[in-house]
Amino acid sequence: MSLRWQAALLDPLMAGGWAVVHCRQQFLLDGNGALFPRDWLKRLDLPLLSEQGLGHFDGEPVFLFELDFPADVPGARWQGLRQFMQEDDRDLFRLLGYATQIGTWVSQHRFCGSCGSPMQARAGERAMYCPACGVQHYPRLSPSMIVLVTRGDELLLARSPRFAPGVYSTLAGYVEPGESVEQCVAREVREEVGVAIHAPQYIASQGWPFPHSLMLGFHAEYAGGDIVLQPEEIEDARWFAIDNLPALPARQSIARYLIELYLSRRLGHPEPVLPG
Ligand SMILES: NC(=O)C1=CN([C@@H]2O[C@H](COP(=O)(O)OP(=O)(O)OC[C@H]3O[C@@H](n4cnc5c(N)ncnc54)[C@H](O)[C@@H]3O)[C@@H](O)[C@H]2O)C=CC1
Ligand SMILES: [Mg+2]
Ligand SMILES: [Zn+2]
Repeated sequence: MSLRWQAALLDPLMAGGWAVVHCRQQFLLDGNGALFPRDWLKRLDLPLLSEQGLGHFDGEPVFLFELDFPADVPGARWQGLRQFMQEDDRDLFRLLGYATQIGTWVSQHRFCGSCGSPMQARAGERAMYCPACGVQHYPRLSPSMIVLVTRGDELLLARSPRFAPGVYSTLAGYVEPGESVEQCVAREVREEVGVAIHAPQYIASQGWPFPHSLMLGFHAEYAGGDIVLQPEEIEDARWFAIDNLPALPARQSIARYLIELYLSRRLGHPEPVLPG
């Protein structure tokens, strides 16, 4: 993993440094990029909900300004996190992915869910704390499985109504309380497309900030059953021949990686690299 971006706890009382400005999965951007001189931002009258120290980018301290609403700043515009993902700078995307998760978590934990008192950021760790009743919350992470199901030279790919036209992907879903990831894989495949699989094999993982998933990637061999779609989530699912694949998900996704890894092993090509 590259060292340009490193998360760290920084004290907001320190002066100087850089800052990113976030609101609802969007970041402020100008001709110099998404990092702004922090002291300059402080002189603007921004609707600040919280300021958080994030870590270091190219060795420089970086802070987060989490806003209540996407305010207008002259000479700057707002850009969504997905757009940053599609651009070339992986380290900047990792910084912004972290920032969006911390900012969303902080803004959604301003009040204690147990007693309703205002929460405080805790010194020395990334946690929100209720001084009245002692409840403590850490950044939200949702374990999710993602699986490529195959049958020899055929790949089972599906599309959700949310996807871009023509794009098909691997199956994914959130882990439920009390189940193992392997049980989740079998359940989601059964629920979404109605087929049974053999024991899934773990491949790799990816942090996915849309909005706070930890993707655990698997491969599974088909074991039986015909495709039956889960109508609320799956618009279409099919077996695609290895040499006749549809449009695939973004290069930066583990979905794409799982597909390309299978193709490379099947066809004897060099293996792809999982984007960090
Ligand atoms: N990096 C990648 O390659 C990919 C990542 N993903 C991510 O995987 C995750 C799960 O995929 P989906 O098919 O959307 O999940 P899913 O199949 O479990 O269904 C989504 C539904 O689950 C419910 N839900 C939302 N948040 C939840 C949570 N934290 N725990 C339990 N249930 C929840 C909602 O009703 C939502 O409509 C999403 O974050 C998605 O962005 C999905 C495909 C590719
Ligand atoms: Mg799903
Ligand atoms: Zn409380």
